[in-house]
Amino acid sequence: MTDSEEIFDITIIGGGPIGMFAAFYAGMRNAKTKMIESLPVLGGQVALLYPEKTLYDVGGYAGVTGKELVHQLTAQMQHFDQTICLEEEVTHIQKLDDHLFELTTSKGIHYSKTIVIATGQGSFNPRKLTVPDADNYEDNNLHYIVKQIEQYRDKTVVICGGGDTAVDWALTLESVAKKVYLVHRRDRFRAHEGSVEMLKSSSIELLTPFVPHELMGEGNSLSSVIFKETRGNKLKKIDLDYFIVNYGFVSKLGPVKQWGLDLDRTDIIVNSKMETSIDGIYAAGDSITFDGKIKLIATGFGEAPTAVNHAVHSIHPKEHAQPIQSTKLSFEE
Ligand SMILES: Cc1cc2nc3c(=O)[nH]c(=O)nc-3n(C[C@H](O)[C@H](O)[C@H](O)COP(=O)(O)OP(=O)(O)OC[C@H]3O[C@@H](n4cnc5c(N)ncnc54)[C@H](O)[C@@H]3O)c2cc1C
Repeated sequence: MTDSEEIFDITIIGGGPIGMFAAFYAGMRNAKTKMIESLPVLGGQVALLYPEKTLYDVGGYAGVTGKELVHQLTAQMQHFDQTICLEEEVTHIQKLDDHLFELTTSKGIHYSKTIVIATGQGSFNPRKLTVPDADNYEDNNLHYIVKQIEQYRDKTVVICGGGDTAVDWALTLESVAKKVYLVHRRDRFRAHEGSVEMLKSSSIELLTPFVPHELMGEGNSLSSVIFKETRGNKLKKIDLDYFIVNYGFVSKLGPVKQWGLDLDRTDIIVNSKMETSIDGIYAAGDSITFDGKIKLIATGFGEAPTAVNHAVHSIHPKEHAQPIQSTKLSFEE
């Protein structure tokens, strides 16, 4: 368990689009900012559920894919230095003092003067393989999320899944890996048509309709997978270096319900300043409700600065919640 004694001005829980914009905006207000996200990647629902979808209702974009939006939000955050803690789920929040919160996570303890909750629909977890012994290999060469492309260089990689994520990773890894297999339980892929067309002219070996049947390996090292025909008895064994499973994600609201906040069913109730029922805790995005709340990225992008500006004002009452507009602000390109 790693404890950080450092006290941050604002800790943002959740690294979805709204948490990311809040983190950038907190930098605009010179706040010492930390973000805690349960997944190893940022972007929330946009990155996980619809990276290839084109969004037409985000201000300033005539059309932007989910992936590009997350890329732009990441670049925008990088104008400032935040402390970003990935693969860490906030489980408990305790108010120690007027301006001091203790946040307990799956990895340790954090301290913050204020909190902005941007937990959306809850923390996401990959939908896992139900084949016996799958968890044996999870810390080694069975992956649910691709973090570093380079680790697959010159390796034999088997990817399981039929959606955009599985197809995209197969196409991306084709140029890096020695050999890529893509296995799906149906004959048709549910991915973007253009990507499915690209599969046909690639060197990726397709195996459909097959599902994982048995995992074989030693210790935590998976060496081969036996696949079985979905509605038949044919078996096919593939030797591999890495097995990537993309079966989508499940979200669980879990801990938010235990933080002592006033809720309307599962949504956190906030006022027009994005204040929750606990002084010093603010919230924005899909996790909140108020009279007239609309759950969209565009509306969340408005709620994030409202929450941050009021959080800053609560720590430094001499600083106005309303920021002073300046023509002098410039970022290095
Ligand atoms: C298929 C689909 C299509 C959509 N299309 C559009 C569209 O076209 N336009 C539009 O405006 N909106 C669209 N939406 C809605 C949009 O994605 C959401 O409004 C937006 O993602 C909300 O952002 P958020 O940051 O509040 O929450 P989320 O995106 O849900 O992110 C929350 C993050 O918090 C993390 N988290 C949760 N709990 C914890 C915890 N305890 N500790 C640490 N981390 C935690 C989660 O892992 C997650 O990464 C769509 C949604 C779906 C599912």
